[in-house]
Amino acid sequence: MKADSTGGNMGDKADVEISENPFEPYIEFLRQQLEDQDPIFLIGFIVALAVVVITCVFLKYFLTSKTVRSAVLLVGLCDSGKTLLFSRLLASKFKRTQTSITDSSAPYKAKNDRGSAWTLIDLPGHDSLRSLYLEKFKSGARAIVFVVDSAIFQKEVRDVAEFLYVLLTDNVISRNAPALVVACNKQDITMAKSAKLIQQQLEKEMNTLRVTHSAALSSQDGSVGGSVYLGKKGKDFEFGQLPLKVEFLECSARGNKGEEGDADIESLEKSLAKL
Ligand SMILES: Nc1nc2c(ncn2[C@@H]2O[C@H](COP(=O)(O)OP(=O)(O)OP(=O)(O)O)[C@@H](O)[C@H]2O)c(=O)[nH]1
Repeated sequence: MKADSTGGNMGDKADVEISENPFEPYIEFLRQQLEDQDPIFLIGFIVALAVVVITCVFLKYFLTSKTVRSAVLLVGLCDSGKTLLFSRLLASKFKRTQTSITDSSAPYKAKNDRGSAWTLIDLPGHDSLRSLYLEKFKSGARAIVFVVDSAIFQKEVRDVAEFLYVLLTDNVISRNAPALVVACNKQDITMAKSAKLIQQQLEKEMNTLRVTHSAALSSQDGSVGGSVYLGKKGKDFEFGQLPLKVEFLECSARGNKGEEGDADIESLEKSLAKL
């Protein structure tokens, strides 16, 4: 009886030891194989080890390396002046433009000491093409230059706000947080609204849009869908609440001296130099 109980206790102990070191049988097997010096096993072992090490190195590299976004997108409603700004930024020259039906891109060297180089992309403003091109380029955007026709802003305020709302509530844009430059263009025209007024009116309009959009989405399926909530809940919308850097500036792609003269785009160039 006594011997049985002792044997039973020893068995329990051994079980505990095995469960404490679950790799013991494998280590023992490995040691045995190494002692036997089976060449096929050795080669297999070295190859497996190399695969594990290389996989770890690659995973670390891909998980830690940051994607460099280098596109500067020119977006905005039709006729706001994107194509003329594109050509002025690249070649300083005035160019007669037509409605764009596709994107144009070119390397752009920022005017800074670092000599930063971005890819400037002019996107078509027509509402039937807008989302298609935005979808194509948004993930690579380092900055978005949102061009506004300041001369007819009062008439277009609703459409401008609607387009900006779509941009700023986009999941990808909100996650990547590219810089947003609102270029209040056509300042050479007397009726042009100032950047400050445009900012204030857009904030007001987007506040209203936020209410209508949220109401429309919640009545559909009880949630606010895949898009991001604009600004801070319970507060009137202000651009300062956004997770991305926003700058409003005034410019004129045409310039005060008409087609022969220079553009007035220094503020935009300075802003692009800071990216
Ligand atoms: N007065 C004035 N006219 C401008 C200015 N910038 C652009 N324009 C004119 O506005 C018109 C539209 O300019 P675009 O550059 O073609 O406009 P866009 O935004 O590329 O238009 P889409 O291709 O339709 O999206 C052209 O006649 C330009 O010459 C500006 O600063 N002042």
